[in-house]
Amino acid sequence: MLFHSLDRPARQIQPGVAHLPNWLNASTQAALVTEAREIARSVAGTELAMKRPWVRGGQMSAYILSLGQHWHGRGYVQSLGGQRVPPIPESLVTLARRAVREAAGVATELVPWAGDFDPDVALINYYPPGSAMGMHVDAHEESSAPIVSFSLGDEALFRIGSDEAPRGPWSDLTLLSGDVVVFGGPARRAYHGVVAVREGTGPEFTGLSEGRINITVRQM
Ligand SMILES: O=C(O)CCC(=O)C(=O)O
Ligand SMILES: [Fe+2]
Repeated sequence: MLFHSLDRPARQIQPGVAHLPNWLNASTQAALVTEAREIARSVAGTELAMKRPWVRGGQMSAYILSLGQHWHGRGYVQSLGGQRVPPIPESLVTLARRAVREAAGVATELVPWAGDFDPDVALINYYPPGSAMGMHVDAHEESSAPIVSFSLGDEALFRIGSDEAPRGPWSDLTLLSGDVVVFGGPARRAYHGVVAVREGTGPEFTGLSEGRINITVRQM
């Protein structure tokens, strides 16, 4: 909440990375939280239930729910246990396309996708208090289209670098509820992660009582 009152202009963080602060209005944020909760409930108790995946022998601290295709830590599958993965809501696709267009206005490397973003997958991450996400590359998509990332709830310290240097140098930015990050072009395979989530910093209007939700929209 601390930063809401400060001026945070939309800007290019590094080539191919755009930060659009406060891009989702309060009612859209609340609607996304409700939608995420409803989809999570619809697959609860099945193989597609929101869970903490295992990656290279370690269990992630964030929970993941897949839409469109299911991400299982080593790649994607269309269905699991004979059950179809829930589709991406059309409203989310529309939001993501708009975000890419606006991101291209501040990071010109994204211009090739400004009118040409056709997502197949959305991953909903839930970060309980105290969780994080280690540095990684989003590498299981064949397409070079950008990733669109929506933040809801508690503030996060997001870190992004280059595709060559898993140990930095980094750009660090605080992501608040309603912020969008789009990364693509020269940054599409950049290492990135969530260093920390700041407990109790999310606005009440999202309806999320604790933690953080991040939704990444992806083209395969
Ligand atoms: O939570 C975030 O801001 C980033 C999430 C992420 O990197 C991912 O889902 O691959
Ligand atoms: Fe990622």
